Amino acid sequence: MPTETFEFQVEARQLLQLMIHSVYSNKDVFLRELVSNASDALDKLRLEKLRHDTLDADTSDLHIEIDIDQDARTLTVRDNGIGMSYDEVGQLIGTIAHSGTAQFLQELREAKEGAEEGLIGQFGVGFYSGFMVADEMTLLTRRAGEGEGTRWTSRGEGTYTLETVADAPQGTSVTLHLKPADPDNQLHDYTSAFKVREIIKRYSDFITWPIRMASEAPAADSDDDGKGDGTPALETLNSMKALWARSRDEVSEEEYHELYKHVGHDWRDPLETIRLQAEGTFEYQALLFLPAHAPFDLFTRDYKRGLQLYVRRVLIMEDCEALLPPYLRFVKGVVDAADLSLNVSREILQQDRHIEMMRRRLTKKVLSTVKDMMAKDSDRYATLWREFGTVLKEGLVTDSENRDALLAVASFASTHHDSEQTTLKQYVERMKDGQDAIYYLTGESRQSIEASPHMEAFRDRGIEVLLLTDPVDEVWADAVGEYEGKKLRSVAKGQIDLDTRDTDTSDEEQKKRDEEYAALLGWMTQELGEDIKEVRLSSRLTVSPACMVSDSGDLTPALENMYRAMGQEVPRTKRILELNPHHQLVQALNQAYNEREDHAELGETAEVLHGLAVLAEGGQPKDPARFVKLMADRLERAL
Ligand SMILES: Nc1ncnc2c1ncn2[C@@H]1O[C@H](COP(=O)(O)OP(=O)(O)OP(=O)(O)O)[C@@H](O)[C@H]1O
Repeated sequence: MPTETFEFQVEARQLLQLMIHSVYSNKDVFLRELVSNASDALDKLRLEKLRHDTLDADTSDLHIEIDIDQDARTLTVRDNGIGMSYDEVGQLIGTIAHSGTAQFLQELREAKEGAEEGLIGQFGVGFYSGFMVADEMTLLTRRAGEGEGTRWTSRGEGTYTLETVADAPQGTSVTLHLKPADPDNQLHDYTSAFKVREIIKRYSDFITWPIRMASEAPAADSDDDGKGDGTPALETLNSMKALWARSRDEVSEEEYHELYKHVGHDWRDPLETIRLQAEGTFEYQALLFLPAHAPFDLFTRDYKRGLQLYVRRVLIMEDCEALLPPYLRFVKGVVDAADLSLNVSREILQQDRHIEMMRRRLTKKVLSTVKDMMAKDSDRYATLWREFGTVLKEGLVTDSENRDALLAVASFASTHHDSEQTTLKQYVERMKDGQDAIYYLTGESRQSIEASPHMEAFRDRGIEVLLLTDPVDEVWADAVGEYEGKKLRSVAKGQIDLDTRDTDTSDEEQKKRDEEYAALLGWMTQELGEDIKEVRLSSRLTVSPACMVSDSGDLTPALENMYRAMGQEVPRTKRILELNPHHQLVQALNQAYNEREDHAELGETAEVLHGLAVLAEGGQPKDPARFVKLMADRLERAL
């Protein structure tokens, strides 16, 4: 096949431009990226060979090699791992597979001048980072088991070339033609063995495969004839020690962070490192990380969750989901078990008793770490909850065993404070005498919840309400039901009886009022019966004329929508319309109803009241055009 030239995909081109006009101040990290890819390729080959021992590949000496050539000004990172096929090179290297890239580029465009570097520093570009230091990159690769190889070259501008190569060695080698060194811009001389050694030690020491480089000293001659034979000796640059197997005081924080970046595919430091050593009949070591930022795809179906599973230092599974529950899917890390079979399958793991025990222990360990963080470092806890609170709350629904631990670390926005979150414990401590429930309201945003008519009586009486804005909130609040004997109650559901009120209405007066309104309410319930379950007087409104509430046992509209979105059939639930007897419009309607015989026009007013209640909670009247017409008619008459 002749050499073919291809254009980079638009996003890839934009990223390459960023690399060429390099925006990272620390350019050394390109080597970490290439070594990280090479190490993954070796892991993949070993796994594939474990599964299919017929695979025609040599796995006897898997390693990474770095070659530097000062005269040619090149640096090559070579591995004898899985390699790539012709098509894979086009797909993996010519395009950017990360679907987060578009989002990243968008953020970058919107960033203020000067803020770009910080942003870019948070985003990994893997292979492309080579263009920070090189004006040309060549990749030669052969997929294990295949006969022919592929050569890819590019100057990082608009295009790259691909060609088939007859005799490529197994694996991948990436050769960078280096730009001239420019130490003022942190562009070091990467043909210096000293520099390469330093970078590998710093960023890639824990890589479990040997990273070799030709040392300057000629090899001691193997045939011991005293004369060197010219082959340079290879020195191994990394210690290859698994960090999780080393004692804590031997490993620096920075080393842990580098491991996190490798396994977590993140360029930023983690928020927390968690170590666990389990001894006894089933021995294992775990090194887990809580990231500092939620990945953009955490809530998508494609999100790859799971920990790396090792058996005595050998990686046997990349994303082992069975080790943590889905609501801890953001946790990254490594688990190394002593007694598992090397070719254990996912299906078997799901049912394995030991894995089950590990999952329970790891889950508890993560939750207790969050609890500690909450007690000792509120800023870091706040970051964790901001990034992952929504996911953790899923656990309140799905993990009854750890529900109390999750409730203890959960925090919520509340009317108590404009910006600080509150825990349920703090809420309960502030409850008023006689208040027997924890009140909450769900909605799209804090602002829309606070403006909701349902909040009026609570605001008036100074009763705190939790302001919940995640879709999962309704579900967990419903599932959990109570906290320390206090019921969790939505202020938009059921009858609200604020016992603590210093009410100015005596029972006597209330009874009288109920009687006065009985006829109107009965008529309106019939009039709006198609859409409404009941019309009744409200004790939650002080300002608005009307609001919609759900009956205590019924689904709320948000939950109904959620079930529908999940493809479940749910019947439409009718809701209750509550009227504010202190509002002039309601009072006038009652009077008119009792005085007039002809109720046709009153029917329209009832409809308008219903529409207003729906609008007030951010909904849409059933027939918006008709609603507008009715409103316009009435306004016109009022002029
Ligand atoms: N040395 C290699 N051997 C085999 N495949 C490789 C090698 N280097 C890169 N690839 C393939 O190309 C893909 C893209 O690599 P790139 O470094 O751009 O991103 P990544 O490694 O997937 O992501 P990240 O940088 O977030 O880890 C890899 O996922 C891998 O499939």
